[in-house]
Amino acid sequence: MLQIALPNKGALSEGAATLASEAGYHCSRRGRELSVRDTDHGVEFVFLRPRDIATYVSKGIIDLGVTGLDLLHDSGADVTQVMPLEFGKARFCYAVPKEQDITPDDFTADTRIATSYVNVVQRDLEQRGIDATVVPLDGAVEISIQLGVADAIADVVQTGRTIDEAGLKVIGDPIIASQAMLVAQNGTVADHEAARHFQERIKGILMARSYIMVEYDLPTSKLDAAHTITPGIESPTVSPLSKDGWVAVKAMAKQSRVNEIMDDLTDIGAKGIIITDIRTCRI
Ligand SMILES: Nc1ncnc2c1ncn2[C@@H]1O[C@H](COP(=O)(O)OP(=O)(O)OP(=O)(O)O)[C@@H](O)[C@H]1O
Ligand SMILES: O=P(O)(O)OC[C@H]1O[C@H](OP(=O)(O)OP(=O)(O)O)[C@H](O)[C@@H]1O
Ligand SMILES: [Mg+2]
Repeated sequence: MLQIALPNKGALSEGAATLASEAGYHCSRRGRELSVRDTDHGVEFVFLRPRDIATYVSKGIIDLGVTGLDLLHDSGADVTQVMPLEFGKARFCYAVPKEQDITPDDFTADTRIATSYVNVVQRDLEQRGIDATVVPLDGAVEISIQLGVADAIADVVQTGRTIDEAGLKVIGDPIIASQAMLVAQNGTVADHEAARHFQERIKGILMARSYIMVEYDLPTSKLDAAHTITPGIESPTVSPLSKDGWVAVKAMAKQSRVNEIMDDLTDIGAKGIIITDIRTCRI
């Protein structure tokens, strides 16, 4: 049976479970079960700390898993990054008290940097050629400067509210632009049919989330412009309408362009423009 690890709690757990269940898998926990079997698909979902998932996968104990890119880098585990999952997006950054006007390259051997991602920070400092001291902490890293154990921190920033409230500001470029990642033991996806199906279904859900379906009525004379505005995947579907000189057009389009497309279609005289979400798709 294929074993897939999902985060048992924290920032990535809900997004991972939603993705798997939208892909048709049974992975919902009624309570605090450590694993859930989906016998129809020959899959067992195992709920683990996201920080540990890459390690289990790299050792071949678990076949596939969902973790954060920053956690993966920190673990140093040797796994295949199957695909980014487009949720759990956050930046892993250095931060210092707001009044300090420095960059990470100004850190010195005397700078103490608190973090829960010791390996990522140590590697970054090595690359910068800085011999600063890393202070390992389990969480609540932002308060460590105020408590006197650190001069700077390196931590996950999403909205930026936590560092702002702690009187800190981000300095330098993000060390990692992180998001949830599907990881596999090297070779697993190619060798295992159930793993391939899981990957394809997840890809379908992600694709569907990034596309919409556009339908509208249009004077036939405007079809060339319609092709440019909504080219679809191969080409738009064009069907006759019972009203002479008019056609119905249907095409998939990028979700991110939805409002621009509506404006452009209105400008060329389209009527009855309808946008619908796509549940899943394969292109
Ligand atoms: N607002 C956020 N806060 C923390 N992590 C986030 C956030 N948004 C996305 N992430 C991502 O989620 C992962 C961290 O997950 P999680 O919160 O479970 O870890 P943790 O902070 O170590 O655990 P916990 O808070 O339960 O002790 C990282 O990959 C991180 O980039
Ligand atoms: O930029 P923001 O939207 O404010 O989010 C980032 C904060 O959220 C997380 O903390 P969490 O609640 O997981 O606590 P922890 O630090 O103890 O892990 C993370 O470690 C940051 O502190
Ligand atoms: Mg946390």
